[in-house]
Amino acid sequence: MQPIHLSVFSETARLKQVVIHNPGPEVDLMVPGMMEKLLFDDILHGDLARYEHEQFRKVLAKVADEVLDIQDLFIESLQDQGVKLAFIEDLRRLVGLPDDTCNLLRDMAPADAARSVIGGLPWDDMPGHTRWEEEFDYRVRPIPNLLFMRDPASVIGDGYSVNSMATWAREREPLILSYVFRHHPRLKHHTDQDKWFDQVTPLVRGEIKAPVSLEGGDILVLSRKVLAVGCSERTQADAIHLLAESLRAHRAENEDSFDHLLMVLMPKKRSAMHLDTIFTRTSEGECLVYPPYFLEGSRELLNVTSVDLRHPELRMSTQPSLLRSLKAVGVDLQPIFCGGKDPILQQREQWTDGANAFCLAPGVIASYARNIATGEALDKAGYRVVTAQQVLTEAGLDLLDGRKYLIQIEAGELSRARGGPRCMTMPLSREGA
Ligand SMILES: NC(=O)NCCC[C@H](N)C(=O)O
Repeated sequence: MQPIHLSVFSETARLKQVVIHNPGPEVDLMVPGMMEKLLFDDILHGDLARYEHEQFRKVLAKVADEVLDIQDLFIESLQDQGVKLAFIEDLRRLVGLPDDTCNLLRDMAPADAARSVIGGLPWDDMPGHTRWEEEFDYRVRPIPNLLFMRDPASVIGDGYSVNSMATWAREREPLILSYVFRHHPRLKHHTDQDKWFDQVTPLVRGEIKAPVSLEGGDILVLSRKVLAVGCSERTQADAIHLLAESLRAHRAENEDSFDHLLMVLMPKKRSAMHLDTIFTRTSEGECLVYPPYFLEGSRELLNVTSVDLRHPELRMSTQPSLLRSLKAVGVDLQPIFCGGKDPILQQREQWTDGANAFCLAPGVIASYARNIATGEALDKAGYRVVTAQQVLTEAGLDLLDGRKYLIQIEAGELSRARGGPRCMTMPLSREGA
């Protein structure tokens, strides 16, 4: 197995390795009564969601060297019996599983154990799925949001962070990611030295009681030197300070590392749950934005705390706008408006992840087809608009021919889970370093 070297110094450089997760039984089990607690805005038609996701995977595979599923990486990590037992013990500590459930998991083959941890394990005597309605009474409860691979861990430069989630629904996901980064045969050469943030390990060891939350949708690597991190409904300022301190310490030993962390002070609300739901990079010179938060003169303009990582102590200053702060550190971006110029369409399309594009290569982005006005704005900005079907069937359509492309992904089902194309991906490596 070829080792994978973590390397994400850009939001746009051509993808080499990327991790996703095709939604499994965990989404089929959801009943309306548990939707809200599980952070979905509707119940999904599982097969349709899988079809849409598979189409997305195939589009990614047109450009990326490898598209990996976290479930496969997890199974491969659990092949070592010692690792499997340690994982089950840590899961028990994290969520308090009873002994007989731990014994069941211990006796399972790695693939079944991984499937049960992700897809859920019902009680033997459970009549259908009725108990979800009341208590969420599963032997091992499913984790349907793993589909949004962006959030539980992040590759930042040549290291990574095991994130810690703000909500009960997602608290188990980072433990899986922590095991994959530490034990997968292709990743385990990366040591704790390469880990910028991890609250899960100290939590299961009993070293901390209340982790601070940091979610990957809030972390954007905007250049070799500049990170933007949303201080949002999901990511706390204390967590960003820990991350900044860790990157500062690394920077002190390695001048090549990040110089600036721009903390974007976001409204604490679901429509803008992560920075990547209101701002994503689309090319070297452009970004997609939800205009009210980024245009100077707007009443809702977001402030930024700029953290300078180049000194023995963190230096901070507050500035009025992300686009202006970015320009000051050498990242000059032209905004393209999610929803175009109409304020109603801006709100509607931001809600359905119009601002959440994912870059496969510079100027080559995937976005949800339903966001028509956003598509028109990108068209005007010179993006050639193509459907996922076209990408998969038209011989001669070369996404890497140097033109800009907007690839429209069918997402009638996926968008009901309240996340977009960037949310569904965790790049491990992009071209260049
Ligand atoms: N980066 C993202 O914005 N991820 C989307 C996460 C959606 C998921 N249902 C959640 O609420 O956590």
